[in-house]
Amino acid sequence: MILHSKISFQTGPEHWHQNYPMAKGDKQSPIEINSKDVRHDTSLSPWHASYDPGAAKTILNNGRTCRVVFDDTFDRSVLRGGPLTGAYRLRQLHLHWGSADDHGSEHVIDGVKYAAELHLVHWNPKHGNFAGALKQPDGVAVVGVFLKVGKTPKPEMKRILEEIDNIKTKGKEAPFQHFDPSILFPKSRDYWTYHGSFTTPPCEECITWILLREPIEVSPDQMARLRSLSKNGENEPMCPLVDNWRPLQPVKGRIVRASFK
Ligand SMILES: NS(=O)(=O)/N=C1/NCCS1
Ligand SMILES: [Zn+2]
Repeated sequence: MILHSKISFQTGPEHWHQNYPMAKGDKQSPIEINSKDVRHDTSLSPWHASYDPGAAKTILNNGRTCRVVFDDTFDRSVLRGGPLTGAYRLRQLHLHWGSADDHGSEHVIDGVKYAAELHLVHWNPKHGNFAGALKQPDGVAVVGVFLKVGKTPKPEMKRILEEIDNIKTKGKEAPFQHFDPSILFPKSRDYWTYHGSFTTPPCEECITWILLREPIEVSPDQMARLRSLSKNGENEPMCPLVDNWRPLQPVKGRIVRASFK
């Protein structure tokens, strides 16, 4: 009798906690934001990003997302204000997106899923380095920007999506310089903020999330480009890099504050 061993690759989000216990913590991300439970906090100040376009270095397909990496060896591109104390250094930005326009974002707003979600990841230099910051509750700040498909796409998204053709497969990296990501921000500075985690393993609970209320627009063609990335390397079968979002996590009594009424 031939035993057909069933190899189950337990890599889905529901299995992460087996190797990364933090994934079952009380402050996990993403979450759904329900406006009825949000508290308008008049003491929240505006947030400010002062980014040096020269800090942009490369763009990479790591098989899970498309990531732009910045020089964070000194306070060159920083985020201040809002719920934060001190200046947090911009380290990288990346995206999460769906296989269709009706889903793809990680956070959900009053039941609305956006086509994609842009994350700008910053860390607190008072903790020495990024690895040290991951161990601290005030170690990391991520600005989340929602992307919706529309007819008046932001020309600035073009720059990132034009590079996609050079990083089609996992492991591909290309120079990506002279880029100021603050051009991707919407007009309004309104945001929600709450304390949560990385949405990828080990899911450290070190993030102050700053989610912008106003989405930016991308074109259907731009979304199609994102979906044309492959999870696999160049000598492997093409496997569309889509649906790289983590399912919603329990709020567990956390308060989400809003900078607006
Ligand atoms: N999506 S996320 O920004 O919460 N996760 C990350 N993992 C490694 C750096 S950013
Ligand atoms: Zn992310």
